[in-house]
Amino acid sequence: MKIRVGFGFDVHQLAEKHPFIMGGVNLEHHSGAFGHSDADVLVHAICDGLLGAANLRDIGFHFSNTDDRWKGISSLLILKECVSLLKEKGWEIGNIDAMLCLEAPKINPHIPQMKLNIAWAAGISEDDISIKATTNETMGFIGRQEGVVAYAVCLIEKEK
Ligand SMILES: Nc1ccn([C@@H]2O[C@H](COP(=O)(O)O)[C@@H](O)[C@H]2O)c(=O)n1
Ligand SMILES: C[C@@]1(CO)OP(=O)(O)OP(=O)(O)OC[C@H]1O
Repeated sequence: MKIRVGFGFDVHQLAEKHPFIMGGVNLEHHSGAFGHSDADVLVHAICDGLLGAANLRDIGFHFSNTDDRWKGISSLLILKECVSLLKEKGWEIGNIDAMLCLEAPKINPHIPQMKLNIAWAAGISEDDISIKATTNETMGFIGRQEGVVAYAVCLIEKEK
């Protein structure tokens, strides 16, 4: 069995009057993330972790933020496409471990639904997806709630 590991990172700005989509869940909050897509920072970090593990460049290489086809798109659909790219090369996902960094809202109550959404898009079991969260202890742009950050480590495998 050949295994590879990949690392993903993403950051999005937060502002009032934007939905806050994270792991496909619409979080209730006074502000939300924005970008070219639905700005789902968790799913973007996972996409980059998976693409990196397979040496398939990054999310912006495949889904340019100047391409109108991806404007406002659900990032879960981008994840589905990334998994198809991996499958074309014979890769299967082993597991995903992700970390969110944001002051608020509390993520813990939403983790089961996020795992379900990501499991659906990636075609894997929820058991193979871990999502964790931490605040930035009020410091910096995360502490001021100007932005939100996600990291993901992804393991992929295929028969030699
Ligand atoms: N947005 C967040 C941040 C944190 N959590 C959970 O709270 C725990 C304590 O956070 P600290 O930053 O004070 O270490 C953390 O371990 C998470 O379980 C959360 O749900 N949502
Ligand atoms: C997801 C894409 C889709 O156009 O746009 P954004 O929502 O701006 O997100 P980013 O994390 O900057 O990744 C780039 C793009 O692939």
